[in-house]
Order: sequence, then structure tokens, then C-alpha cells
Amino acid sequence: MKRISLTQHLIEEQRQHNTIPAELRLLIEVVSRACKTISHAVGKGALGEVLGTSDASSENIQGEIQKKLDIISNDILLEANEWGGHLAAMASEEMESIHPIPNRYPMGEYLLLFDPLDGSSNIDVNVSIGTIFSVLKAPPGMANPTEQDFLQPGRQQVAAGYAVYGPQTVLVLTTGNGVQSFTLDREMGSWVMTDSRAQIPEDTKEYAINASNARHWHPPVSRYIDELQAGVTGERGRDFNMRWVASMVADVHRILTRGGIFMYPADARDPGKPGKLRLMYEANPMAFIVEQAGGAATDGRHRILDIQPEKLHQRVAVFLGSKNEVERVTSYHNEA
Ligand SMILES: O=P(O)(O)OC[C@H]1O[C@](O)(COP(=O)(O)O)[C@@H](O)[C@@H]1O
Ligand SMILES: [Mg+2]
Ligand SMILES: [Mg+2]
Repeated sequence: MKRISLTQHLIEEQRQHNTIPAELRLLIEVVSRACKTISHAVGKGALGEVLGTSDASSENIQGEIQKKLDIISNDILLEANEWGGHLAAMASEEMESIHPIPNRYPMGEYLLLFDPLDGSSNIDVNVSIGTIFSVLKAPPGMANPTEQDFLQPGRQQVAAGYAVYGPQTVLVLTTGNGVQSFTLDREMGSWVMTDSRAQIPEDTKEYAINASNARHWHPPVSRYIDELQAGVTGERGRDFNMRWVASMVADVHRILTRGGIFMYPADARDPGKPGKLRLMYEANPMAFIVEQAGGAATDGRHRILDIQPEKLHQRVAVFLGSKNEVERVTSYHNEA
């Protein structure tokens, strides 16, 4: 196998398609280096004293208890990117407000958003977790970055990716020209391309949803899941398998590898809370990746990448993966 590094790939993409200027390449390289550092911290586990909760009172903006690794990963990403480069500001699931690059002049041309550690409930039990990131262009003429500058629909992302810290550490990236995967060569410390064009099959026999919430689901979701569960004896005429890792990165990575549909719907519990997942740090970057791999991503009614964000920490319902299944469950919502 010819070894193509992440840097070689980015340079080649720029040469062939002119989509990755050197400034964006540098930014992606810095983020990928931070992911390498996070992967080392994750790998140390109890030996590195990185497991468990940060301290009794530590909650993030969404009222979730922060794990030590949530904070460590957030700090690693901030520190790696704070030197500036071509970045104007960052926003994170773990921080209440945006983080402008200190003493930045002239203003950078990119905005970086991240979920530093996705799958927090799996940290302490040694199950795959990850980092998700999204890159937007700063609006033209931006002076001092504000939250408003980040509120761009996902279709305006110039890059998105995730790293999954599992049996292998894998970085998955799109810059709008397909999806590429890079596996971390732990001995060499480098990202080596292991898939040059990930493709999600249009059909699937596998679905992912947290079924413990079934009693709260809205009718279109119940209808869809009932049909899947009826299997060969029901409407669909075939059996479906279920998987739920409870780390979005791991569930999406499985879907990218062999197809499937991932769902985290809104439900009847709290009408003011449209789903659990975050639009800017989870849904948008994953939707960009999934679409670039031939899949689809909606909030049950609309394409996720077309949603106009209203606030930084906005939540959204998510249905993504194999196109025909996402279209089916979306049509059930639109009929209802
Ligand atoms: O515990 P639940 O309700 O099944 O939710 C699992 C979902 O929550 C998340 O862990 C949320 O992400 P964070 O760990 O970044 O908060 C997703 O990765 C996952 O899909
Ligand atoms: Mg997350
Ligand atoms: Mg997180």
C-alpha cells in the first residue's frame, strides 16, 4: 500500500481542486495534531489519572457533568490553536461563550467549532469515544468575532471531521470533495490515508437509536421503528439489526464503514428541547461528512445543513446515514 500522509493528501487536494489553501491546511494539521495528543491522553486511562469526573461542581453550559477528559480535551484543542495561525475564534460544546484568539491582529479568516470529547458516558468504561470539529469562514469584514459570526448554516462549512479513539485511532475528514479516512500509525506518529473515498450504501439493514426513550417518541419515529422491528413479518419484509454505542462518533463511523441509520429524535419529554445533540458541534459536521459520503442527514423534516442556527448551543433532532432509510423516516414526519 502506498502511504499517503494527511499533509500529502491536503497538498494534493489543493493542487487538483484548489479547495484547501495553505491557511486551511495548517488549521486542519493543528487540529489533527491536537487529536493525536487527546488520543494519547485517552490511551493512558487510569494510569494517566484522566478518568472520572472533573470535580463535584463542574457542569458545562448544557448542565451536563463534565468528565476530566472533556476538560483535558477542550484545553488541548484550545492550546493547540491559540497561537492563531489563520484562526479568528473558537467555540466548544464545553464553553459557554466563544473564545476569540487573544491579541489577534490582523483578524484570522476561519472559525473553529468542536465537541472536544464525544461519548463522555463511555470514557470510564473503555469504549470508543472521539472528537468532532467543524470549520467555517469568518464573515467578510468581521472585526471582533462574536457569537453571531458563528451562526452560519452547515452547508457553509469548509471542512469537518472527527477522530475516533477506538481499537484504532482514525481521523475522518471532508473538505467538500468526498470523505477520506486516516489511521494513526502509533509508532511513526503520523496519519496515513486508509480510505480515499468513503461511501455509505443507500440501503441498510441496521439502525441505531436509544430505545429506552421509546415511550417518549413522536408517532413518526414509533411508526418507523415498529416497522423495522416487525422485520420479515411486517411492512418492510426483511429483518433489521440494531446497534447503539452511545458515542455518536462510533455510531457514525460504523455507518460510514458499512451503512446504517442513526437517530436521535426530539421527543415528547420537553418541547423546549429539540433533541439531545448539538447542531453546531455534532449535527452539522457529521451531516457534512455523511452527505459527502453519499448519505443523507435531516432533523426529521429538513436537511440539517440548511438549518439557520439561532444560537451557538442549539440542539437538534438527527436522522442520518443510508439515504433511502433517512428519506423514509423523513417522509413519515412530513406526512404526519
Ligand atoms: O446516553 P444517550 O442518551 O444514549 O446519548 C448518547 C449520545 O450522547 C452523546 O454522547 C452526546 O455527546 P457528548 O458526550 O459530547 O455530550 C452522543 O455522542 C451520543 O450519540
Ligand atoms: Mg458529543
Ligand atoms: Mg462532548
